[in-house]
Amino acid sequence: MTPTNSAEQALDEALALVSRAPESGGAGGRRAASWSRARDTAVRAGQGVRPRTHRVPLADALGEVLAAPLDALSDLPSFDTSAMDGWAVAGPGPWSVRTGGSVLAGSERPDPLTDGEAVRIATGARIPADTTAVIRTEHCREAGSQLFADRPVLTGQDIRPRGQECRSGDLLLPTGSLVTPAVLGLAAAAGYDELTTRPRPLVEILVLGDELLTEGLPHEGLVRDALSPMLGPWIDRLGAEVIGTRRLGDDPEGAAALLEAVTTSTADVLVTTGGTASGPVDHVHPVLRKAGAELLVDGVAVRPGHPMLLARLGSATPDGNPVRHLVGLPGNPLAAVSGLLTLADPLLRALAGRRGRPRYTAPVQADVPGHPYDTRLVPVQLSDEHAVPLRYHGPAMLRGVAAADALAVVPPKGARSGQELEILDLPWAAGGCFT
Ligand SMILES: Nc1nc2c(c(=O)[nH]1)N[C@H]1C(S)=C(S)[C@@H](COP(=O)(O)OP(=O)(O)OC[C@H]3O[C@@H](n4cnc5c(N)ncnc54)[C@H](O)[C@@H]3O)O[C@H]1N2
Ligand code: MOO
Repeated sequence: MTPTNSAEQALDEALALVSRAPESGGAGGRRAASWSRARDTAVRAGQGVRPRTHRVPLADALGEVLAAPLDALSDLPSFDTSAMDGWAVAGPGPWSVRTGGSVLAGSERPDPLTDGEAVRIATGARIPADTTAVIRTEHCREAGSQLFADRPVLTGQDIRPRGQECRSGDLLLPTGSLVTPAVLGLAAAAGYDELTTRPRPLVEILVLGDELLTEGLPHEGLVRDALSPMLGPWIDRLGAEVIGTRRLGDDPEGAAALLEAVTTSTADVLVTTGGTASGPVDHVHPVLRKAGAELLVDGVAVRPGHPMLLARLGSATPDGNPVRHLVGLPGNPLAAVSGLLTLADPLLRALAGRRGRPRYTAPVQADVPGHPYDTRLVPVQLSDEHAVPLRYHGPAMLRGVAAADALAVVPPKGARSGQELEILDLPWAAGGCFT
């Protein structure tokens, strides 16, 4: 088959089941939520969980969200500071040069200047009392024991006064701010050794399927497990902490292990892959029913990925069990990616206390066929001007998304060339990589 033909066949597959009317629902005839409603539901589910907080060393807070305001612990700068290498001077020039060394950054409190005196000073050094200005080295000259300025000297020039950036107790950043590398720097500058933050949500990944190989070439109806290597690092980039990845068979033991995980896992979120449809060994639904889980989303009107689901496990009241969730990703690899972006990303962001991603659009470079009723998520590369749709976007394919920067959200019935489409950045393409 030529590449074009195979890409076309993948498109047919992506648009499969088009004869199904929207009201008949998602996989197995269940009622599918619209794509945007599914995402909103995931956000609300995360926001409904009582937040936890912890106190961690600065380095461990990166990518978490502040659970307490970042108040200045001291004035910044905490002393009047020279902004330049040069001379601290008192009064009008010329000045007589103080002998016996320079005032350096970190050195002891220098003696006050007397009127008409100058002392050599380094950037970041403490300003001697009674200094009226700092003159940059390149703006003055020394002649004998005298210092002459080459240009007018303004009172206070090149002195950073104590408290210029903040006073002790000032609010530097409010609760809810994301701890970025810049925030770590600010917190350190302001005297913090630890921060109070919301911990990353804990995620356990359960990969379902008897047909999955962990090494070597696919053979005899078996395929390589493409999801275990992908999901852990991906979910990590979404700001969560993966506490484990397990493979479970499609047999009764696998179903029992899934039920045990659903009822006892210490993770905030269980992410399963496969077994979401209505095949003979698709046991995610039966297990959730048995565990008394509440299905918040059961099928989404999105291609690929429509059998994805979101369930609430346990309840915060009255028995005090923490609320946990399960995101069921379909087994087809690109369908699983669709589920990650549609349900797992918004849920995990909300659980971590993070704001939703800023939404933006880009014009698409070519016509993109649509599904009659459902949203499509299509891998795209972003150029300066366009979102360029990529081939190999069939539900079972990762070739397109592996070359992509983002997924474009294609509305039902498709998009015309030049039409603005919402863009979902892949986590490594634009920002967020440090989380
Ligand atoms: N009667 C119906 N059949 C199917 C429907 C439907 O609505 N009615 N939906 C189709 C769609 S769309 C998808 S997507 C899949 C979802 O299936 P499951 O979530 O139950 O997943 P599996 O059946 O276990 O696997 C599907 C497919 O993906 C491969 N797979 C599974 N896990 C992995 C992995 N870790 N790495 C690589 N590939 C994996 C698996 O071998 C299958 O080929 O259902 C359709 N059927
Ligand atoms: O086709 Mo299925 O939409 O989820 O891969």
